Amino acid sequence: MPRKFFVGGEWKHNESPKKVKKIVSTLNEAEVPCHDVVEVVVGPPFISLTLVKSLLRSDFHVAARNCWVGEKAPISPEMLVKMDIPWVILGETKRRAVSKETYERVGDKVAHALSQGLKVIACVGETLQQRESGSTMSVLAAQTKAIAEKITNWDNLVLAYEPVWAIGTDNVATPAQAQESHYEFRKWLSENVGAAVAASTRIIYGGFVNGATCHEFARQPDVDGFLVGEASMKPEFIDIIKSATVKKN
Ligand SMILES: O=C(CO)COP(=O)(O)O
Repeated sequence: MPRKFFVGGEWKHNESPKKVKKIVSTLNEAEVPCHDVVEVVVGPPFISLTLVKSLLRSDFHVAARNCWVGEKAPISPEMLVKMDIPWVILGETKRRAVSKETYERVGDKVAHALSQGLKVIACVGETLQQRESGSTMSVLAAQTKAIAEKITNWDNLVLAYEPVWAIGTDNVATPAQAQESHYEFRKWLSENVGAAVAASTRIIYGGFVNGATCHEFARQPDVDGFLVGEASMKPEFIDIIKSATVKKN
């Protein structure tokens, strides 16, 4: 089965309710390819999660941006499920860096969230230092192995490759660099998890994609969509969603 294009928006910072409503109304009014062509998920900060959920069009979905392991956790998957929040983003670069989340901790969270019925966007990616020392693939492998060891069903998991060095910086990766990493990553999945999982799991790209660059990235055969930061709060997010049609052409 072909991998459906996936566009995630990770709203970087909290906005006033007025601004949130404006972003949502831009999304709600947009004409975008149908749900069979592209799946759209937006991840506002927690404080706006219920507001966005209540206003957002029904063909787009919302994601929480983190949850913990265990029913008694401050924000548990169980709680998100009760709130009818279908997705969670885990392993965000900032959480790995600032909150010192280990690979194992992210793996535990992913496994627990999936077991409770959430769909998960799991972020992986290397720092500039790791890239320059030639360890990109070994970092992606270690981060993904910590997840793979704890799950058996990959249906509800999307992998987001976020090269840390290309997030919110001027060090933009080229589409060819993104393709190379996605290709190697899929190959690793095939050899270490299984050919079927490698063929069906969406690997989306997150590294300063915007309305001007999205088409070229979308053309890359192993890029199955995007996890977008800053541009996801701007009207150009619509162009990024529409870049799904590149795959169809
Ligand atoms: O953080 C990102 C994806 O998760 C990307 O952020 P930017 O698109 O702002 O670089």
